[in-house]
Amino acid sequence: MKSEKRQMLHDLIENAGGCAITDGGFATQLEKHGASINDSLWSAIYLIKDPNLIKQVHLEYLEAGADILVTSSYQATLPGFTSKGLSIEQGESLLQRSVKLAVEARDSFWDSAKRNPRNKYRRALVAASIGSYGAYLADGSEYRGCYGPDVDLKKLKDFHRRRLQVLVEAGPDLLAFESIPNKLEAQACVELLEEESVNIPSWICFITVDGENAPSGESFKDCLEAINKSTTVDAVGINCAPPHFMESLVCKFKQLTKKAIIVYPNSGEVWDGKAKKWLPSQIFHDDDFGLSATRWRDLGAKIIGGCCRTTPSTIQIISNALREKA
Ligand SMILES: C[S+](C)CC[C@H](N)C(=O)O
Ligand SMILES: N[C@@H](CCS)C(=O)O
Ligand SMILES: [Zn+2]
Repeated sequence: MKSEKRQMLHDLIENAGGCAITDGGFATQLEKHGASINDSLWSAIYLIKDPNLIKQVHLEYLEAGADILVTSSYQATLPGFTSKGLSIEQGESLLQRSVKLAVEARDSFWDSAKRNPRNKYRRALVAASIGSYGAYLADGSEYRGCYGPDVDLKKLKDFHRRRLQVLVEAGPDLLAFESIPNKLEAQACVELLEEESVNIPSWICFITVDGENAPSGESFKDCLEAINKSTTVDAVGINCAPPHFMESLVCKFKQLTKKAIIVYPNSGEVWDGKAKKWLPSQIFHDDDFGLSATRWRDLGAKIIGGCCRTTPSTIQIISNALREKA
């Protein structure tokens, strides 16, 4: 029998007509409010600096029509917090805070939305973001995927274990592994979910830079091997990669897996990890997302959204397009 939260994810997708909408550009919207995130913790520095702003950003994505809220924990890690002089306990409480802020935003938004019988919203789910080891390195490694010979399966599992435990204990509806750049880390995530007997749903999303393979150069066929064997992973796909790659990648993933497919690309801009800024490239503007989202859905994607450099306005356009062309 499906766990209660697995059933909730399943029902959400069904109620959304077969394709739910996730946000993913949390950091970008934070910056729209003037936040400065040029920091080793990146957007997660706001868990310390201004938790209220985090909640406000979550509310803005809900207002725009997000069915799933991705938390502010992408680059929130215990070693990251302790390197700033915080204790383990303080770090753990910041991780809990990331889930709490999203749950509070969801609950207050839903409490008022459901009072209006004509509201267009569905009760959103909270996905605890777990950024890759490359994200923690804070040098753009998630777009390269080469962690070097010292990083083996055990090291990756050790890196992810405690954060995952704390996030699960904080009570999110699902786990969102984001920006996974290679096969080894995908395997670490799968093994960890099993070792920790995680009973809430999860997705594992990869980055791609060339549109065909993981950043490490490994094929998605290889990267999906462990995921396909696992019963603890519910959806797989791509985040934070250029949107013009998504159409062929949804088709590719359809061939490679029976799991639900998720795509939430960035705007097409490219992250310069050294300069810590986005460089222009083949950019999708908000309006381009509407038609494309319906294509990705019609090709079989079950969760669609926008990652970095997309905003609530992108989510609003995706939401309108998926409703209009249901
Ligand atoms: C998704 S990327 C833009 C996040 C930031 C990156 N890990 C860095 O710190 O450079
Ligand atoms: N969802 C993350 C970005 C992943 S690349 C955030 O905006 O914090
Ligand atoms: Zn991103």
